Amino acid sequence: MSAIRLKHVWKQYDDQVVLENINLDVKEGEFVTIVGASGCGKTTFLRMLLGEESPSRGELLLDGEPLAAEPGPDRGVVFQRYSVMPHLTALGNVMLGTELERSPLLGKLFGKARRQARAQALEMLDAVGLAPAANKYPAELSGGMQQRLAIAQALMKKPRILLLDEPFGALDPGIRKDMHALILTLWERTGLTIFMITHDLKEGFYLGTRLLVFDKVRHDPQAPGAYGANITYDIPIGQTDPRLYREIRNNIGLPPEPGPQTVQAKNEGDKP
Ligand SMILES: Nc1ncnc2c1ncn2[C@@H]1O[C@H](COP(=O)(O)OP(=O)(O)OP(=O)(O)O)[C@@H](O)[C@H]1O
Repeated sequence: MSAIRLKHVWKQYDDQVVLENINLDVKEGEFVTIVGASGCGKTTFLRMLLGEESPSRGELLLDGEPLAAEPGPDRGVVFQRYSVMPHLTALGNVMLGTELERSPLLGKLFGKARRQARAQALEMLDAVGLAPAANKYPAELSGGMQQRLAIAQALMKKPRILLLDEPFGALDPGIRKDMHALILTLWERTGLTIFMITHDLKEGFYLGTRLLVFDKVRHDPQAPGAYGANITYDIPIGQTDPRLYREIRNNIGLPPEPGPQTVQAKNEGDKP
């Protein structure tokens, strides 16, 4: 069964149609990358998956059931610019979600519960390569480190679905390569289903197993809000069509296969 299914989903704000008639099936463990012109509704799509927005029409199903109309622990999210709590250390920021969940009023844990949450948070910081910076405050972290922190925080609740909205868009190319290696490693280790918006087509092909192109094909100059964007291309890259995948990767100068081999190659400073 598909983990996520969208059936004839429309999203509209007043008389502005943003997305129209989106139909999509995504299986557990896919890495879906999303590209499209600015303002065509990519973030709106992600926010519907997160549960921050509801479809105006149509159905959005998770394991065959309507998706809860509010963000839940099964979905984690990372935005381009992450706003961390400036008065908390990296460790404190990663622990915060657990503390708020288990102690909603005080936002603090004590004794064994606190020790457990701390150990889990340290493990997560280690997984994203931030263990040495556990006691640093956000102002002391670079942009890449802040995004690592954001990923650690999103993964703390052990979500099944990770939503990434241009998570590496503000980072320098060298740092982006490290982040690509990190996200591929985490994805391969956890089996997460990932949706990631990017403005970088190459990044979309490189990281994803499937690339969605959002585009608005119908325009009415008299009524700019009359039509919304749809998924105009749904390109299987990776497992579903290995031959096409290799061909596409070759065309943009990437090694033939993704996965641990590629991660290793990138760590060695080879091509992206
Ligand atoms: N809460 C809202 N109320 C009204 N209009 C909204 C709301 N959220 C988004 N929109 C509109 O929906 C359209 C799509 O916005 P969205 O942010 O989803 O696009 P995007 O493809 O992610 O753009 P970008 O690539 O520039 O981030 C825009 O015209 C935006 O103004």
